[in-house]
Amino acid sequence: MTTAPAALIRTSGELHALARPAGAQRAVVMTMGALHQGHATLIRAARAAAGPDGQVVVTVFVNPLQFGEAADLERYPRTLDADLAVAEEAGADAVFAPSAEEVYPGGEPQVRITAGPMGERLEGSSRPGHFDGMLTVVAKLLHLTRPDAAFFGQKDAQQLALIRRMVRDLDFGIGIVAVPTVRDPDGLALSSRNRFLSAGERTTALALSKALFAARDRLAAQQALHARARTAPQPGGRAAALTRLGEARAAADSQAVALARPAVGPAAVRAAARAVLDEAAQEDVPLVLDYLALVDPADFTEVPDDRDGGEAVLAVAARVGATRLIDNIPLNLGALT
Ligand SMILES: Nc1ncnc2c1ncn2[C@@H]1O[C@H](COP(=O)(O)OP(=O)(O)OP(=O)(O)O)[C@@H](O)[C@H]1O
Ligand SMILES: CC(C)(CO)[C@@H](O)C(=O)[O-]
Ligand code: BAL
Repeated sequence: MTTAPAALIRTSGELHALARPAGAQRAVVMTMGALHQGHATLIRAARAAAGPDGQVVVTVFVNPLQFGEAADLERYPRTLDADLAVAEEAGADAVFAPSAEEVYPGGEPQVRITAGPMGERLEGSSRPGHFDGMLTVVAKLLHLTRPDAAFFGQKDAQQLALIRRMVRDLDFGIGIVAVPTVRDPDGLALSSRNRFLSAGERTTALALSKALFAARDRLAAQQALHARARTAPQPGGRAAALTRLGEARAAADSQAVALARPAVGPAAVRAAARAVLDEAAQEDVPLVLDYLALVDPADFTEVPDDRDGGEAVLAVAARVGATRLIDNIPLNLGALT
């Protein structure tokens, strides 16, 4: 595919001067660089939405405000030349890659966006202050790039949910578009941090996606069983009476019933994922679990065990060697009653 060269923009002045053809939609994809095919998929989605007459701007900025450990910030990969090529190939018109001084001219900003309670859960609990720093730079980059729509990956599900909340709560008037997680053929979610994994660490890291898929498959199997039970012919007469009698006896010892019953619904989903992660924790190159949580995508609170419907996100974070990885899968808990 032949593509026009993308303009490299380093300052907010140059960005404001970027001509926007009358009536053209501008779509933005924000990144921290080290672009891979996950980012390219976001850029292609932005290109498709903006149309051939629209404008696609990719931002590349490693935002110091959202890093806790200095070592994580220092070793974050910086590959601007390669990033330009990936962005251009995927259909970007311009790449805005400012310096930290350009984004924060007076040093770290005093006034910041606060993520609130949703920002303190899961990733927020493991990386205190991360989401305040992330939302602050996203707000700044939205003001600087002035898009009609901005595209974010489902891989960072909690980030995406918080950006949606910020845009809604603070009336940014910008469309937020989610793009499904792009994976390697063996299931590993693409991530800039994957490049730090040795071959052995990468094998162990596969447990993240395997755990999510195991949970999804367990849920699907339960849903299929429930669907079959609903369509099976109802027993009549004497058989029904015997069934009712049997049920009454079983209910009399509710504790025994509860203990004997295999986990269903949310508990089974968590258990299926946990079994895979527990096994990976025993490997020679072990996985060290940070969290596994089945949450409500609206606020990232834990889904109660008796929930039998609605949308959920199963999210996992773990360290393999010195690299911390996250992954998640959206699930629909419906059809379990
Ligand atoms: N595998 C992926 N599939 C879809 N979107 C992705 C994927 N990886 C990253 N993104 C999205 O790209 C945007 C920029 O992410 P970012 O630059 O942090 O990349 P990253 O690969 O997530 O890096 P890391 O997790 O190592 O910081 C975010 O909206 C993110 O959700
Ligand atoms: C949204 C973002 C570009 C803000 O720095 C970053 O958190 C990311 O790359 O996901
Ligand atoms: N991909 C989310 C950005 C971060 O890890 O800081």
